Amino acid sequence: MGSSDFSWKLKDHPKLAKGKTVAVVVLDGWGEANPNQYNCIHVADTPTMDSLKNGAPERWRLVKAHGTAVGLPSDDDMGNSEVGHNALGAGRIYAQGAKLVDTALETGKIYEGEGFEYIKQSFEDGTLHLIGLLSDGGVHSRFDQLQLLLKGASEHGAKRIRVHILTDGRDVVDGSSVGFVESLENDLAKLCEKDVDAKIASGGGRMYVTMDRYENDWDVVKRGWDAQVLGEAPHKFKSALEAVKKLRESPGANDQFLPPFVIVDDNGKAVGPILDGDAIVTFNFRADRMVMLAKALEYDKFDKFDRVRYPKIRYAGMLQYDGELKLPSHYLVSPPENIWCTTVSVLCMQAMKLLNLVTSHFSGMGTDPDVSTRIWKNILKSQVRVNLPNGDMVGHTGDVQATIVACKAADEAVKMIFDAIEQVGGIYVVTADHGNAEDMVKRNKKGEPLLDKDGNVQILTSHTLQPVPIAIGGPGLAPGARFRQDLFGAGLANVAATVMNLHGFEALSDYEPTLIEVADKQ
Ligand SMILES: O=C(O)[C@H](O)COP(=O)(O)O
Ligand SMILES: [Mn+2]
Ligand SMILES: [Mn+2]
Repeated sequence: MGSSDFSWKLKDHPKLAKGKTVAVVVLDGWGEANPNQYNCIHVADTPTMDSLKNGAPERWRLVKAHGTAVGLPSDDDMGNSEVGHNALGAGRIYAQGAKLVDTALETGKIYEGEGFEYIKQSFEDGTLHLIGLLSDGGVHSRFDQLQLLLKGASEHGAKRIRVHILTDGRDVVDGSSVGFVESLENDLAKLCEKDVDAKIASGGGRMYVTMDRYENDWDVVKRGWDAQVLGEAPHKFKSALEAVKKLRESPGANDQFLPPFVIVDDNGKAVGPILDGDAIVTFNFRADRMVMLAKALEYDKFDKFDRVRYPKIRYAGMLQYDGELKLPSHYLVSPPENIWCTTVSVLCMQAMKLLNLVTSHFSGMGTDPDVSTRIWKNILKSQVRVNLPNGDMVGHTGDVQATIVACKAADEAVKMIFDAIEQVGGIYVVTADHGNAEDMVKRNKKGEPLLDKDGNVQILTSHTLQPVPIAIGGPGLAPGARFRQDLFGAGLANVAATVMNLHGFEALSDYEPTLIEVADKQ
């Protein structure tokens, strides 16, 4: 790729016709798992998706949506929207943020790069602030990476460190914040023994403090700013452990939505506001929920909320969160290789009209419009890609009943799209980006539900390790088109070549192999 003989013109597929409308439908958080009461997809009334599974076995299969199949460090890593859509759109498996950071920490390269050199200039006279998600979910951040960064930064000269924590409960079980804070406080105490002044300075739940996305609600970022930068919050505690334990006692409280708090000294003074001359690292590797804070920290001109005080700081992201905006301009870990020739860009070059209703991850972190009901009106375009978020968004609340309702709604939406495809003689590809709603309970190694200390099952708000279904069909699909039998380990990255074939093109040669073949005789 990239050589001068590269051509954007795709070869015609020998057997599949061009010019059909192809709808790529991504059911968010829709995995395949054993049927039981915690499988909301199984419990919900989902006739459309059921008919695909039961109706045409040669046009329905499972694909991997987690772990190394989507560029994550190990097969113990659950899938997520970023990595799932990235594989779906890129057609190849790229090392994702979690892996890039692991490698940079293992090799020590993280301390040799421009980003670290930049923040290091503040170590002599200023404080190093680390802001991010306290979690081992591996979706936005990982606790072991924070631990290594704390150790490494102190060994490389940081003398005063303040950590601003965001509690999770979305990618990990609710209540796990307490254990993470305990471990972090132990680590910081060990650093203090080595004459590094290291403390937790502020905190709050990720969905209420800092980690908003898509500029949905700037108040979320402002609450974080007030606590982290100004050292002001409605709740003040002497220790973060006390903060998290106390705040969790309020009725309905959970890790995702803990209110903002600051840690104060014996005189009631915040222990770690962000001041002129300080350095900041946002240690999340995933971009979407860090971009807004990055803007607030980096932009001189900023009108989204009143920052009150805008300190002169040196700021680096763990990665660069927005390649187009070059935001932030300093970062600790080099970005992934340029993801080019994604399905979006390549199909556009074949002069096709595409309507994107999915995420920016699909096109290698470019920008796509939001999901909306424009699907129906636009189905006459050559390709429609839509992400149906229901199962995932509601699955993250941990509310089993509500998730069942959400799965039913997603199934109805699929039916609507199928009806439209039927009218235009098109083709559909239905798949999912990762699991979630199909298993809402935490399990032991034997697969049995785990109970908490009160004997209740531990609800799982996170994604899963489960494979996801993929189905093809529609009146425009060539009669002999079916899934190949030889690709047992196939994953989401194989979908891209499949989609190109369904548009009547051969996929690019470096794409993961297509899932389909066309039988001559039926
Ligand atoms: O950011 C979130 O909402 C979760 O941590 C991950 O969910 P997503 O990968 O589906 O966005
Ligand atoms: Mn998703
Ligand atoms: Mn999700």
